[in-house]
Amino acid sequence: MNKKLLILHTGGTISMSEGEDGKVSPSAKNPLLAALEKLSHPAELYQEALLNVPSPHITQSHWQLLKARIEKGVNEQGFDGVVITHGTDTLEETAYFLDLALNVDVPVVLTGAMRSSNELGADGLINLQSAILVALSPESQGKGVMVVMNDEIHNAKFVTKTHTTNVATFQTPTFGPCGLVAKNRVIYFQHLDQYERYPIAKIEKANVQLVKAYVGMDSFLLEQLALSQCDGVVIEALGAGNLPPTCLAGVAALLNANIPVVLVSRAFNGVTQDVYDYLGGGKQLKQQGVIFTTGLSGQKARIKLLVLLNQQLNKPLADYF
Ligand SMILES: NC(=O)C[C@H](N)C(=O)O
Repeated sequence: MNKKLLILHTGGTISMSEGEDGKVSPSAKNPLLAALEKLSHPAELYQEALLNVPSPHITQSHWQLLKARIEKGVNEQGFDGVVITHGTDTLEETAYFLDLALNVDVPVVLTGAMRSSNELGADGLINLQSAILVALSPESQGKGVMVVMNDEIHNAKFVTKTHTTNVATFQTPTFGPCGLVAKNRVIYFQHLDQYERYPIAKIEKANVQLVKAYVGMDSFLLEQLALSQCDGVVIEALGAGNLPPTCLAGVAALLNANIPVVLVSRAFNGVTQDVYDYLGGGKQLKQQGVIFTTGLSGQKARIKLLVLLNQQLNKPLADYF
């Protein structure tokens, strides 16, 4: 019996058109709705234009809407997999939130396009076809949420947009894609061994801020955040996890205000390590109580902190990173 796939459109360039004037804007009617019959696949497809927004407009409320619709589709309506079309600017964030928060056990795949539906070399339909094949593949079971773009399969946790316009924009730094779509074959090469899920009910603590470190950074911004009583702060630190001494008063102000400080590297390859023992070095930051992460980008660490702050933890926050 053919599998049933739920396809949820949210907008983005994949659903946009280029006008005579070269401007790309949302289409009144999503062109994907009519395009689906052009694709070849052994499945029953049910599609829904859940949203039609550029992905810079995506909010945490949209994430909750998507989560609820997917869980209803899978756990009540019996869909065997879900494909989501989404703008690429924030696609990696939606994918990771769903990876951490979804309560379903079927493949969920996000895809998008770097060229709009009527542009020369439009990549939307081939990406959608690949995403459908990945969602249908039995080997996609138990791999969490994935991103399929440009014939590559990436885990939601580490994939990131690396190029403003190129169709090969989505990459996984440090260890590459987990698989490929070769014409109509889905081939996996590696499996993420740290899959995690948190049954988040709703997002109440949402004030998690993200700050990037730079030469000579002072404590102003961090001290303002400490005064603001935000729920958490992620810092994109220098190198393996170090900060200028001039911002350490700000770090201390946050920690003294019991605001969790999570540290990633602004370098997009590799992992943070508390190895340097000098003023502002990672060794001293970790001793102060800064939480180090393993390979997450700033935007992904922010999402993980957000999810963790909105549930009952049974061990110290640092142990979850
Ligand atoms: N390629 C894209 O989809 C980019 C677009 N600005 C969006 O994220 O909605």
